[in-house]
Amino acid sequence: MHSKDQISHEDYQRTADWLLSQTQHRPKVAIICGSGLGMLADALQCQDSFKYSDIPGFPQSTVQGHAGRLVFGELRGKTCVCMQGRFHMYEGHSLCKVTFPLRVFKLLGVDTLIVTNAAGSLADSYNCGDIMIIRDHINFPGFAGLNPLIGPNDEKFGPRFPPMSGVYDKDLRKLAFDICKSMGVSQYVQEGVYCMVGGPNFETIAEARLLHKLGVDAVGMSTAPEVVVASHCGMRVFGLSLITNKVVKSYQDFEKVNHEAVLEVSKMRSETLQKLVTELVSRMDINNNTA
Ligand SMILES: O=P(O)(O)O[C@H]1O[C@H](CO)[C@@H](O)[C@H]1O
Ligand code: HPA
Repeated sequence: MHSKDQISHEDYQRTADWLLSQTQHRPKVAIICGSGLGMLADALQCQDSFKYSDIPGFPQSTVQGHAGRLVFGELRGKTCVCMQGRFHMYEGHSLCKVTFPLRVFKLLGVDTLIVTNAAGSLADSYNCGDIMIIRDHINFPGFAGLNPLIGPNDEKFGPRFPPMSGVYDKDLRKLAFDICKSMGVSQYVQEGVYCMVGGPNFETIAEARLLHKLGVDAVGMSTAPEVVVASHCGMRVFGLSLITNKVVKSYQDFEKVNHEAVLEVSKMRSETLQKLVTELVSRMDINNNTA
């Protein structure tokens, strides 16, 4: 890692202080909207929103379907901050930049992260439009030394060697399942393992087969770095993947995935996801995690 990529505690603090001076909201929950899922922010009441380009120190979103706005507001009386647009490694951002907002959120007082993404399915039983509650992840770029925690450790955020077992909170996963049941949508709700790959190209058939053999249920190009950094600084994490396509695993299958199709499917499930996230925030205990 080059020194220009290092972000100091003061840099995170400067951005947090700027945001605290611009809004009265004091969020406990952060929501990251995946590709095409920016409408999750629309449910927030009493909104204050900021373009990423106006926030000191914030990176810029360059991907279609990621608006590039930070929205503060209330969901059933609970204060949230919502990223309408995330940053990806394939955009050319360093992983410190990709995960910059998470440490800023920590300094704002956030203790729970809800992360969402669009993903392709490897699991044979999954269908397009399914919602996968993330049980665990595989950080593939991390195996190759691409990890946002690489570099000097800032003990003020967390330990040098953080554990990652059980990173996706069990109670929140159970709560989400119960909510899905009461919403009558459990027939298309799954629980599984998400794998991050670097992108930006979608998988070859051989890569898809490899991921399938490794026990991956859904694959995407985000989420793992954000979750690693959130967990490192003591946040509770809940994650959802919307299955926007089935990854091609057969040489007889001539279908080709594209980003526009991913955004289309995201639109199709927007109402259900918005309801699920709203219910989850409204029913979660936000004071039980003070780490
Ligand atoms: O992970 P999110 O941001 O939801 O987006 C997913 O969708 C895009 C590909 O269509 C990639 O960016 C992939 O990571
Ligand atoms: O099939 C996929 N592969 C990787 N990332 C993705 N994001 C949405 N679908 C996919």
